[in-house]
Amino acid sequence: MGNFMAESSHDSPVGKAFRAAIDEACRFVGATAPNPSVGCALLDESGHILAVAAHHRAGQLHAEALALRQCSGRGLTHRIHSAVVTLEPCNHTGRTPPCTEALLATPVKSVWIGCADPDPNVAGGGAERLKAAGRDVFRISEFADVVPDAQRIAKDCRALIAPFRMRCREGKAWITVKQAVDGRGSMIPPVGQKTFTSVASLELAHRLRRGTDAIITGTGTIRADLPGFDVRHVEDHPARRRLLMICGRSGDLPESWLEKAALRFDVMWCASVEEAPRLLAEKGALWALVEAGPSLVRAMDERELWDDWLRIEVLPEGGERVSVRERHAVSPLSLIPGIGHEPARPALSSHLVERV
Ligand SMILES: NC(=O)C1=CN([C@@H]2O[C@H](COP(=O)(O)OP(=O)(O)OC[C@H]3O[C@@H](n4cnc5c(N)ncnc54)[C@H](OP(=O)(O)O)[C@@H]3O)[C@@H](O)[C@H]2O)C=CC1
Ligand SMILES: Nc1c(N[C@@H]2O[C@H](COP(=O)(O)O)[C@@H](O)[C@H]2O)[nH]c(=O)[nH]c1=O
Repeated sequence: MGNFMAESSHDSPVGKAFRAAIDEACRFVGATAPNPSVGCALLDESGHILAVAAHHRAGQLHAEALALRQCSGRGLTHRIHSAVVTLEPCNHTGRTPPCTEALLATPVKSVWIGCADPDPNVAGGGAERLKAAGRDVFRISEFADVVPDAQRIAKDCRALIAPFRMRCREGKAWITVKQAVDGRGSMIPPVGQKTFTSVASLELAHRLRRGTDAIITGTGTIRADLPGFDVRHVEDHPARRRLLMICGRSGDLPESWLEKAALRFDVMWCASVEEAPRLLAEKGALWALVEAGPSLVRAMDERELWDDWLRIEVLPEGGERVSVRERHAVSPLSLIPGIGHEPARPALSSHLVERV
């Protein structure tokens, strides 16, 4: 293991490397579908980070391959001693060659894994392959005694792939409902407005748009708002084309709006919202954001068609409360700055953020 086991988590090279790999992977959440966001850091024998990289987009290099390329570009390959990866390295040839073999072509001695590949039939088996080739393989969750925030790290790594895991295992997209509510408990904006939440909350909403692969809305919202659904308050991934699922049966939406939407989105119709998670997964979406009015949101709640629910509530006394309901042990929402923890990662306490 080398001397990677420091006394405190902040001094632990493995802990630091995982943090760097997770932060890098977070930058690409919303850009990689149908692949998951993955980060990798390569370390030398003394635990010094040689390279940090993430998977940017499906069809491009995996995180390990990009980190290895950075190392070789700087003439550092011979110094690679350990690799830290948020997800078990793939062991199959897809659009890119197996990361296990790329790692095995270096002097790497140990590989630290944040979480197992949820798709054992396709890309899994990476840990076994590395072990069979004589490398040490460590799972960070098993090192809570030496890396004190190991459980937090493992949870973040699972959160990074939660939507990918759901698609692999259940054939469904991860569904996040975002609901803004005014001081009287209404979702309907004042006449002439589309939104009523603060700039900070709009930024949060747009970070969610950035991180997700699809928007689900209803015909009522389109008629009322002619929404743009684009990412404006924060910088979007370059050239990112998302899905826009319109739930409803009435096809009489303004033609000009539909034409404009089609420039930016792949538009899909859905007559029965129960089908939405499966239809979106079939189209390659991992994570979808619901931006719909009370009718569709209620229908989704009654059918339990959501995985987490973000409520932005304008308080009658002023200020806002942002709260999250979760159905699962981990949620990709915990990685979105302003909801979970910021990139600098102060201690994460609860999933309730109050901005009053
Ligand atoms: N505060 C907030 O967070 C938000 C507020 N809004 C506001 O909401 C208002 C619009 O509300 P609303 O009319 O309820 O709009 P919705 O977005 O909920 O759309 C309603 C339509 O959704 C379709 N629908 C409902 N249930 C299902 C189902 N089970 N399967 C498939 N389709 C279904 C129906 O379409 P059809 O009739 O065609 O069959 C229905 O008319 C606007 O004022 C808008 O500004 C909108 C988004 C977010
Ligand atoms: N009212 C409301 C939201 N409403 C959502 O935002 C859509 C408008 O998006 P755009 O046209 O891109 O600005 C609107 O149709 C609805 O889906 N969102 C929020 O963060 N806060 C709010 O108060």
